[in-house]
Amino acid sequence: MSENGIHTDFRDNMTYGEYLNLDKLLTSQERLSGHHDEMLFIVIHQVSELWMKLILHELDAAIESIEEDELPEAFKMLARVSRVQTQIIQAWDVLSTLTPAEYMEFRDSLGRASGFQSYQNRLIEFALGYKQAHIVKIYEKDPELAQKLETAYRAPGIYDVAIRALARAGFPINPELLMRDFSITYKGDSTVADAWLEVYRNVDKYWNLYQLAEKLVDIEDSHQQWRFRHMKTVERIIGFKTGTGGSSGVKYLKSVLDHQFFPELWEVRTKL
Ligand code: HEM
Ligand SMILES: N[C@@H](CC(=O)c1ccccc1NC=O)C(=O)O
Repeated sequence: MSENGIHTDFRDNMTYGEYLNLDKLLTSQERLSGHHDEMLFIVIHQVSELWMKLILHELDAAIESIEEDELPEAFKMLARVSRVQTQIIQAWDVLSTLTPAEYMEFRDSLGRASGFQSYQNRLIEFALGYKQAHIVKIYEKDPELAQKLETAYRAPGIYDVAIRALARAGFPINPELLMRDFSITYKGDSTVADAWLEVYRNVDKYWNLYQLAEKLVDIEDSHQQWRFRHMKTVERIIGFKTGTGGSSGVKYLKSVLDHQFFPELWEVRTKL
């Protein structure tokens, strides 16, 4: 039996729909309000979650490859992450065709559900090193999910493994960073700043580390663009109303934009 329940003996007769599980996928758009525009709202979220699934798959594998000093493999995966990010950034253009009046027709039927509860978004932010203790608590009613989040919360993020790669390449990195408590969001360190400066000043000597740094900058840049477009799209649709998830809404979404994931990679630009 394969993962999706299709008996391998019958694989020869397998159809397109069976392989892609389309019966499940295409019967999962239930408009609670019955309103025409709720279809757009559901589809945009489902498409975004599917792309997030691929982002996580690639990021997790890239983290492993960096740990094993297999940087070219990691570059391939990180380049793919960037392309997917372009897709989910573009998706905001589709959602901005939803007017405030149209959204208000079905907003009540969403209850207290909110993108705040998107665990894949949390896993991505954990992989990018942004760890907030209160996040894991959101999922405590679902032990399996809570466990998955807890594991990702304690694991090194992509920047932590990049810093370890710098140390293996011979840079004098503060040893406390290498085996630190990874559940704490990285705050920046002068030994890391010095190491990246050296890499950027000697590109030919440290070509792979330089490439890695630029791939990480691409990913942070796109992640911030995604967050910014979300915030602006939300502003044009609900203004400054409070969120269904209980936050202040746009004010909250603006505040999270301040976080920098890979601080020294931005700092180094001023020093060059
Ligand atoms: C009409 C469209 C949308 C509106 C009005 C909206 C509104 C909001 C608001 C107000 C929040 C803050 C939490 C809260 O109090 O609810 C939020 C969070 C969030 N939304 Fe949306 N959103 C929309 C579409 C989307 C889409 C398409 C996605 C894609 C998956 C998404 C993903 C998220 C995520 C991941 C968060 C958590 C952000 C964080 O905590 O950093 N949202 N949204
Ligand atoms: N937080 C949104 C509701 C919302 O957007 C939402 C609701 C259910 C499932 C996903 C959602 N998307 C992103 O937050 C609001 O306050 O209108």
